[in-house]
Amino acid sequence: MGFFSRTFNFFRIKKSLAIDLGTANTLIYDRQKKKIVLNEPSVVAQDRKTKKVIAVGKEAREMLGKTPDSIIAVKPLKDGVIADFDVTREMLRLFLHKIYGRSPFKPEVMICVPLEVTSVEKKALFDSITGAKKVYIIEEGRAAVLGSGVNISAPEGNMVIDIGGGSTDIAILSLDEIVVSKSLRIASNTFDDDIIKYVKKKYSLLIGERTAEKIKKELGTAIPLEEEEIIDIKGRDLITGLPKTVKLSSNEIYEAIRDSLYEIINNTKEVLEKCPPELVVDILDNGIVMTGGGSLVRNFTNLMEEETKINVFLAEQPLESVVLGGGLAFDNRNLLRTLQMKENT
Ligand SMILES: Nc1ncnc2c1ncn2[C@@H]1O[C@H](COP(=O)(O)OP(=O)(O)OP(=O)(O)O)[C@@H](O)[C@H]1O
Repeated sequence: MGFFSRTFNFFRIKKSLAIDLGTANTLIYDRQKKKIVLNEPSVVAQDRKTKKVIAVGKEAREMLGKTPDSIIAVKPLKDGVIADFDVTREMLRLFLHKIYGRSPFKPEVMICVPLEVTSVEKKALFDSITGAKKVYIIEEGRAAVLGSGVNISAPEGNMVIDIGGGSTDIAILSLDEIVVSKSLRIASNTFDDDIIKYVKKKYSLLIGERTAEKIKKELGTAIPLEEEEIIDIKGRDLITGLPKTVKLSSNEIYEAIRDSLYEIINNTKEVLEKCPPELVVDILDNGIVMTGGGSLVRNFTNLMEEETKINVFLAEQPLESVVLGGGLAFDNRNLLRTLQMKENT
């Protein structure tokens, strides 16, 4: 049975859903209810032997790195793309069941995907959505601009940098179309990996993914701070094998993530260099919108502004702009025509 078929087979009444199937979080926007009805981590806990799903979302995330041998907690999406189709389908089925129970509706679905998802991945994705009435696929970059309140149908250039968990999408749009774009596999999860490596090298301390993420959110900064912040971090000493606590400062975390921050900045400059001159003028006027969880690293918008010499704005809801944009895309008839991938009658 196809990827989404079991998920959507029982839907019959009209419903429009935008789904942001993110590496870190899955969000579902219900157009009729005009709100986000689900926002949960993209994590699944399975029985190691039978592969039976035990928990999804928040509950499964709590189990990451803490499961007994018989249970594994997995992230079915990696680097912004689906790494395990079966588990992703099951996760989505359970999420939808959680919100709608066994409601007999057959939705039209807008799926938000990273800019550079391969045509094979796209095909596999929409081929398998057999239970949905219509399927649209929208690039996250385009959805993010829409969701940040920008009118992408106007004949003027707009630029967005969407830094998610597994992928960063940089795009310049005009007249509903993407004019220049780039997708990187360097994003906010890369900052976590950088922190794990830094702490291991400098302090011989082993920390887990969740601790690294917490450090990033609390101490992460894209510009060194004059008044340093310091927190205690617990992990396992690689030499003695015993638990150990060390003090980490915000400027050490800056040092740890600096190279990845600059990768994103340098790629942004490359996209700007490829942009037609007329649109660059618009971007100078309109500024750049940064969105996605990674854009929340302290001072990142300031550093981007300093490096590109263009005004940079943080989207109002950086963690939600993609799915909100996916929902808004249903209202744009011209855009819809270009996004439709499949219709089931
Ligand atoms: N305050 C914060 N500071 C830094 N990073 C943050 C903050 N809040 C969330 N993040 C990070 O943002 C990422 C999640 O962002 P987002 O939900 O936009 O990604 P996603 O859509 O799931 O991923 P992708 O678009 O790559 O599939 C996580 O790596 C998370 O750690």
